[in-house]
Parts: sequence; C-alpha cells; structure tokens
Amino acid sequence: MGHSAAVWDCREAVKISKDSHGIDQILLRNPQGASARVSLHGGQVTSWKNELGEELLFTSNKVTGKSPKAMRGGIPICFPQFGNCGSPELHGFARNKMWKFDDNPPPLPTSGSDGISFVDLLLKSSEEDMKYWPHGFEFRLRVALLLNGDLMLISRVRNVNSKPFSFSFAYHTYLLVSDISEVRIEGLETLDYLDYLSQKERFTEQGDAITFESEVDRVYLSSPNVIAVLDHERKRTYVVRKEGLPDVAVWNPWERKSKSMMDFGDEEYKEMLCVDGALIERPINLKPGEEWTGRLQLSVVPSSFCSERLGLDRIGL
Ligand SMILES: O=P(O)(O)OC[C@H]1O[C@H](O)[C@H](O)[C@@H](O)[C@@H]1O
Repeated sequence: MGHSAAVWDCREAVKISKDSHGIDQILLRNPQGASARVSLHGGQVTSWKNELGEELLFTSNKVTGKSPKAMRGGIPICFPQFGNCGSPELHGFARNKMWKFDDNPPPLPTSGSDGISFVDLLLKSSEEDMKYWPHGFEFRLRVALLLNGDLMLISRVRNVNSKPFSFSFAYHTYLLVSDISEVRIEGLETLDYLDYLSQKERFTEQGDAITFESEVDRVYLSSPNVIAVLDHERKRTYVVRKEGLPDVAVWNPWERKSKSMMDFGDEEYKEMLCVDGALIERPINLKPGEEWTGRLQLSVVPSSFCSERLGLDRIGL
C-alpha cells in the first residue's frame, strides 16, 4: 500500500532495527511507499522495493545469514579488489566487514541524494586487514532512496596514509529478473570486454544488444555512463547510471556453475543478472589525502516507456 505524501511522517524515512542475527539494518522509505534495506554487515543493500512493494533486487532463497560471508544477492561492495588479485578474499574484505554509522560525514557536493531518506556508513582500515592490504583508508558510503524511488549509492574512498595506494571496486548489483533468457542489456554494444571464462581474453562485442543463453562472466571496458537492462516478460527496464565507474561487470553463472555453488537454490540463476558499475581494469591510484568518488543510480521504468528497440536517448538519458 502506498503512502500519501500529505500524511507522510518523516520519522518513517529511516528506521533502524536488528536483523535475525542481531546485526543493525536500516530501512529507508519514501512517501510513495518505495523502500530499501541496508545492513551494517558489508554495508550491503539487501532489498530495494518499488512503491507497490515489489522486490527489485535478487536475493537467494538459500541465504541463512549464518555464514560470515556476504549474502548472495542485493548489492555487495567489492573493495579493495574485484576478483582475486593475490589477496585471500575474493572481491575484497569490505563486503565481509561490520561497517559503522557515519554520524558526521563531510558534505557531498551537489549529490542529489539529500532527499529525506538516506544513511551514511563508514569503514576504516583495521589491523587485521592491514596484514593483506597495508593501506590506511576511510570508505564512506551513502545509500539514498530518492523521492522517485531511485536507489543511489555514493562511495568515497580517502587515502589517510602517507603513501599512495591503488584499488579496484564494484557495486556487485544483483538485479531480479523474470527469466534470464528474456533479458537483454543495451548500452554495451561494440565495446571491448575481457572474458573471465577464458583467462580474461579481450573481445569486441558485436553490434547487437546482449542476450543470455549460457554462462557469462565479463568485464566491459570504458562503458557509457548509462546502460539499460530490459526484462521483456516483466515489462520492466532497469536503468543503471554511474559515475567514476568506467567498467561494467556482467555475470550469470547459468545452471551448471550455480548448482556447484552452495548459496544458489535450484534454478535461481534464472532470476538474477549481475550488472556491476565497477572500476576494475584500470585501478585508481590515490595519493595521500586524495579522495575518489564512485556513484551508482538505479531506476526502473516500464518497458512501454521505451518500446521497440530501446535507444538510450529515447528514454531521455
Ligand atoms: O561468489 P562471489 O564471490 O560473490 O562472486 C560471484 C561472481 O562475481 C563476479 O561476477 C566474478 O566475475 C565471478 O567470477 C564470480 O563468480
């Protein structure tokens, strides 16, 4: 049920509660009834719903919360690496850490996220992580639910060390789709990509939109800042806008691999598509005192909005 803006009580905008494992989670709501949930574990967005209460992000049914690992679904934060570059934790440690509330974050210049519903979280380097990644950093994450129901994530990484460091990063975004075979991505055509299924061999995408018939694990390079994921069956299009994130990782494990993964239920792979705004192939080098910002904004528009073949300019992007 939607809320009427006239009777909207702004105390409803941000609520903190404990999940079933005693971990703080933050529920963001807007006056129209859209919502998002964020866990202090990993700073992970675990749910994003539209004003009808329909979930928009995939979460595996097999999520138990017992594992210290990030749950399979939502938006895990991959930092300070995407993939495995020598450090023991695939996709970095940030998604497996307890983050803190950031009570007094430095102001965000013209963020567009200052609506009524947002939370600021903070992760700082710990002695434990220094063993593997010996760099002093502060990672500030704002998760905002906008008045129009869009979900915005803004990440700021600051070097608080006396020497430079470099990192890679991804918003590992699990979109919920009706059936992976019915989905296509527009905006990545003609780009070069690294195929992680063949030792990162470099290919060039052909002129057509990307569709799915088997396992896909790719990183598209130097992509445009707006791409669209069209779900024909659900008549819904996700629009992914990003800044500071030149790459897009696209992943679906398909049947065989998902069966070998403990945290996928039967056939669940059909309902998910990871489309990650990312910074992977050309890691940022941060000098002492410098800060990097990476921003992701997810919207959903009805497919009727963009009939025929979607041209990104047709939906005013
Ligand atoms: O299982 P996870 O650590 O969450 O990683 C899930 C997937 O993430 C990325 O898309 C990688 O390219 C894949 O190779 C990996 O399997």
